[in-house]
Amino acid sequence: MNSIPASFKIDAASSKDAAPSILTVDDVVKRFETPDGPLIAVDHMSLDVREGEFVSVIGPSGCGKSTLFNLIGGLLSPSEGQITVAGEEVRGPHPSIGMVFQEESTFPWRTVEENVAFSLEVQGVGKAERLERAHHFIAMVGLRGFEKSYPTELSGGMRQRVSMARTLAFEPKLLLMDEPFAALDEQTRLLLGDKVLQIQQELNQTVVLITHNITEAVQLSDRILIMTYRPGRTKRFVEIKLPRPRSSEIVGSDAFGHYVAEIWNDLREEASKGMQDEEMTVQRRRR
Ligand SMILES: Nc1ncnc2c1ncn2[C@@H]1O[C@H](COP(=O)(O)OP(=O)(O)OP(=O)(O)O)[C@@H](O)[C@H]1O
Repeated sequence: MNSIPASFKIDAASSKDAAPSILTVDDVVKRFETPDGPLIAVDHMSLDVREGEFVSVIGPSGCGKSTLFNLIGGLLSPSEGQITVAGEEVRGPHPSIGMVFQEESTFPWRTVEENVAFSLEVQGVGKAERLERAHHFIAMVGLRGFEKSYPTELSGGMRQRVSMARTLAFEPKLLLMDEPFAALDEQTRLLLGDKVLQIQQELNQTVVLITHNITEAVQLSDRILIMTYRPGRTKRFVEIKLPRPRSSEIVGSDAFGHYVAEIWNDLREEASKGMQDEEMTVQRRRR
């Protein structure tokens, strides 16, 4: 493995310690009623994210990551506890929160610029201004030249960048992403990670990323919240003290490898519980 390139100098993680808090998840519980009785998907979780911070939430399949994403985004209400964004309690979809989903969410009948301008159109921004802003964010995600293309003419990675530009265009205080690159191959994912890093730095964007990809989490984050397997609780936080600005070059460094190993150690334990649980469920169904 290579050591961290000398050009990476700034340790940005510590400079964010003094920034004000944008997102507070305070002792949140989410229970679902199921035919087998109540199921606790999120169990007394708390999280405080500061302005400009990049926090990833990682955990095994079924641990409650998407539930937490939907709670923060206001698509679900907590059974207990409270979530505030920019000082306001989240009681439904909130203009301060921009969401990017795992599934592709571009409108196939609209061109790239019409897709990106959509949220601005909804906000009543005039045509000239919304096109100007759309072009700015299209360039930011690296899609200049594709303004008039339709989503079907683009690759999956390009379409996810269109979704990201559309979300960024209304300048959310918090960008919430649920496995946005899950369907892409590893190389594309790493290179798109570079794009996300650049954008985050340029906008000082606060980001919460839901993922089960350790490499992606370490590459991008200031802090990683590791969740336990069902019920979803905070297992621990890992601060990623890799210097910024970062790029995917850092993936080959020793320091990066140490973080990946450390997080895998924690996750392996939780993922094993998940596998055992699934096996028992299959056996029960067979009987
Ligand atoms: N609407 C719902 N009703 C009942 N149970 C639900 C509901 N949504 C999620 N669950 C359950 O809550 C638990 C957590 O699910 P969730 O989708 O949040 O996990 P996840 O970590 O995002 O999983 P994955 O990584 O596989 O997407 C699971 O046991 C799931 O079956």
